[in-house]
Order: sequence, then C-alpha cells, then structure tokens
Amino acid sequence: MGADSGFDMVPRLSQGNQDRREWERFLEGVKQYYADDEQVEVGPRVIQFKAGEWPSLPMEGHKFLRFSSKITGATAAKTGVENYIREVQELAKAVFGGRIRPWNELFDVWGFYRWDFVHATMKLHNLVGTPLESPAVWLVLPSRKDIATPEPIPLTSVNNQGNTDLYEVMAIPGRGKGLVAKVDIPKGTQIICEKPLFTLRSSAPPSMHHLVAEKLKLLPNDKQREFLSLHNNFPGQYAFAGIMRTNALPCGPGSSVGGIYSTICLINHSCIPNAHNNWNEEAQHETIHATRNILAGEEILISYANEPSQARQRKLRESFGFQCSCELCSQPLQAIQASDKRRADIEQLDETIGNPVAMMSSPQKSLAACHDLIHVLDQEYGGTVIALLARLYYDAFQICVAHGDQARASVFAERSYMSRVECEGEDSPVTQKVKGLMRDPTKHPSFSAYSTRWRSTRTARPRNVDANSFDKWLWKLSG
Ligand SMILES: C[S@@+](CC[C@H](N)C(=O)[O-])C[C@H]1O[C@@H](n2cnc3c(N)ncnc32)[C@H](O)[C@@H]1O
Repeated sequence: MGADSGFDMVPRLSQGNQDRREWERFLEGVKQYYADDEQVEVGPRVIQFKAGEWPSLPMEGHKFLRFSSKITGATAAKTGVENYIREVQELAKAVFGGRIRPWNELFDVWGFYRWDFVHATMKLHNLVGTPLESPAVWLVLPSRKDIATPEPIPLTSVNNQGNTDLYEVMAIPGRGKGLVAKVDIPKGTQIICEKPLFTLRSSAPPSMHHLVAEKLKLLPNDKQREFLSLHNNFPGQYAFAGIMRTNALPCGPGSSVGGIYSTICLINHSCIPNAHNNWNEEAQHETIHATRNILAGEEILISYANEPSQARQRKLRESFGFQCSCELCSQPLQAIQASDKRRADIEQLDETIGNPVAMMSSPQKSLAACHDLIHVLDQEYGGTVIALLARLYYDAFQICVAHGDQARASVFAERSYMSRVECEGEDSPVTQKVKGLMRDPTKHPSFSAYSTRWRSTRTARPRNVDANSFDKWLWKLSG
C-alpha cells in the first residue's frame, strides 16, 4: 500500500535541438548534484538509482514523461525516496521551468498522464519491478516508435468544439499558447470541429480593421473577448487586422476568405505537423484531424507553410510575423539542407504531374512521377502527410481516367478516399465526391478525354496477387 508522488513533463520532450540541450543540462545537473552520493549513478545514457529495486533506464533518443515513486511509510523513510523526488524535481524545474508538474496522490493532486498509459510505456521498455509494488523511482521515457504498441486509451466522447477530453491549452516555451494532447490520440481521429467566430475576405489593413469591427459588433460579448484575446504579431494602428493576419485560416486551399476560431487559432505551426486542418464548405466548419498517432503530452501542430526552408521561413516571417522554432527548423544545417532537397524534389514532381501536355502525350511518365512522389513524401514527412497523399492519389486517378482506364482509376480513387477520410472525415464534400468516383470513374468529366489507350473496365483489377505484384500492375512498373 502507499501513494504515488512525482512530477510529469508537459509538454513532453521533443527531439528538437533546444529540448535536447536542456535535457543534457538537466542530466549534467543531476550528475553534479549527486556526485558524492553512491546511491545515484548518472551515465551518458542512464540514470541509475541503486537503492532498493530502483531501475536503471535508457534515455538516448527518448522522451521524458514522468518521474515518480510509490511512498510507503517505512520504506520511504529507509531509502529517503521522497527527498530524491523533491531534489530531482527542483533540478528539473531549474531547467524546464513550468513544464515540470509536481503531483502527489496522497493529497489528491493527480498527474497529467493516466497510469494505464504510463504502465503500457514502462512495459514496452521492460522496466524491472512494478511501480505498484516496489518503492521505485521511475523515469519513463517513451520513444516515438513506441506509439503503435500501447493499447490506445479509449476516447470517452465525441470530440466536438469545447470538448477538452483530448487536449488542453497550455503555455508552450517560445511559442505563446498551444494545444497539448491529454491522451493518446490515434491517427485519423477528429480532434476538433469548430464553427468560425466569423469569416472575412482578406483586404488591406485599414479596410480589414474596419470590416472586423463590423463583424465584432454582431458577436456576443464573450465571443468578442475570445477574438480580442487571440495573439497579435502586428500590433499598431490596425490591431484587428493584425489579429486576423496572425490567426485567420483560409476557408479552403488557396481561398482569400479566412476564418477565425476560438480554439483552432491556438494551434501552433510545425514544418512536420502531426495534424491537418480542413474547411468543410458544406457544413461551414473547420476540422482538425490527427495525421499520425499523437502521444499524450505532445503538442498538436498543423502546417501553415510547406515550401523549402528559405521560402517557408520568409513566408512565416512576412505573412505570419514569426520565426519558426519547430522540430525541423531547430535541426543542424545538414539536416535542413537534406529536407530542402526533398521539398524541392516534391515541388518539381508536382509540376511534372500537373503538366497537362505530359499527361496527354506521355501518361506513363506522369504516373511514374506520382509513384516517385510517394517515396519522397514518405522520406520527408514519414507518412504524416495524408492530405498530400490524398491529392497525389487523386492526380493518379485523373491520369488514368483521362485515358479510359477505369480499373486503375477506381483503385486510386479508393486510396484517395481513404486518405481523405483520415484527414477530413467522411462528411467532407471532397471525401464524398471521391467516394462517388471510386464507385463509378466514368462520372468524371474527363473520362477518356485524352485517349482510350488504357481502356479497361472497373472490375479489371488483378485478384489474388500479392501486394508487390498488385503495385507493379497499378503503377505500370516493368520488371
Ligand atoms: C495562430 S497563433 C497560434 C497560437 C499562439 N501561439 C498563441 O499564443 O495564441 C500563431 C502564432 O503562434 C506563434 N507560433 C506558432 N507556431 C510557431 C512556431 N513553430 N515557432 C514559433 N512561434 C510559433 C507565432 O507567434 C504565431 O504568429
């Protein structure tokens, strides 16, 4: 018997340079502090607490989540475990400040992370002892790769606007406020669905300021306050226009109409996002979906810009007024250059795919460019760019449909549909449109518009073949 106490790290450590440096500084602090204490050993990759059955745990490349101990009267007194917790907590606070959240179940102060999630993570690392039985001090350090293995924590309710079961608003070092996942959020989950406070077409600051004032007059007081509390990177004479410029999200790709949202506008940018925002024109609302599994304690991040780093940074600076400090932008120069090369390749392949003359005269080359693009996208974004994949599969659909190939067209439409469901939801008008084309590609206006050289029926796809052979057929690969 006994109660647990400790502290959590919220948001959890990222793989970014600043977090790595702070983690190193924290470890160095622990090392120096316990230099004369034989019970504690801090190696380059391990903190080992030797008293009782305290475990030693690997750290490199992992993310710090929880440090805790079970307090049992006699054992606690014998091992002095409470002192260790308090001391390490102070050392952590000195480096990580407000990210360190102390808790003590004895006094009904609960941790940020749920125990079932923490236990699942510990099991993955084969940690010795069990936190429920031994007077142990634990550092729980899950890595990104662990995410597929723990049982996802059931989501208790539908995730509409105002339901904060999935996330909470928190201060994020260097980025103002942000949204942080409270539980593991599986890929494809709709995290938020929100109606805008208002939408407005973009215009020059003086007129924008005036138009926003008109919109605000129509809102109730609490909604006016929500707008006024949003961040402004362009303070000055036209403050309302500054808030719009900092926060508005386009109502659809490339739209000059922007929407303002009380919650969604608190989501920060990452050049490698883990979530996707989408405007549903029919329902007139914006949704946020997880584009990969997001761990409890991770910040929820969307992308405001996708270009190679120089163009991207310029856009973020000039259009949105900030210098990006995301995981990618805080990588060493060499890694950023490698990413730039991939993003330039992505742009180049996009151009090739979108070239109508090539699509008409040499569709096989256009299809090959789609195939190449999948690999570059995967290398750059690690499978988190469902929205880009949805578009890519739709491009491949268009190439096939324009040459009368219903079999391939319906497979590509199916893939595009599945990606759309994951990043926009079943009820998105675009998802529904692609679903219709998946069932009957001939409904597309450019069916057989360029030629019938690839003519096939919808059911002519190969059956009972392995994935490799199917892919060879689908992409018209030789060999
Ligand atoms: C739409 S707001 C997001 C919420 C905002 N952090 C807040 O406190 O209200 C966009 C602003 O957040 C900050 N921000 C977002 N992503 C960032 C990033 N990757 N690096 C640095 N600042 C960021 C910038 O100040 C940006 O103008």
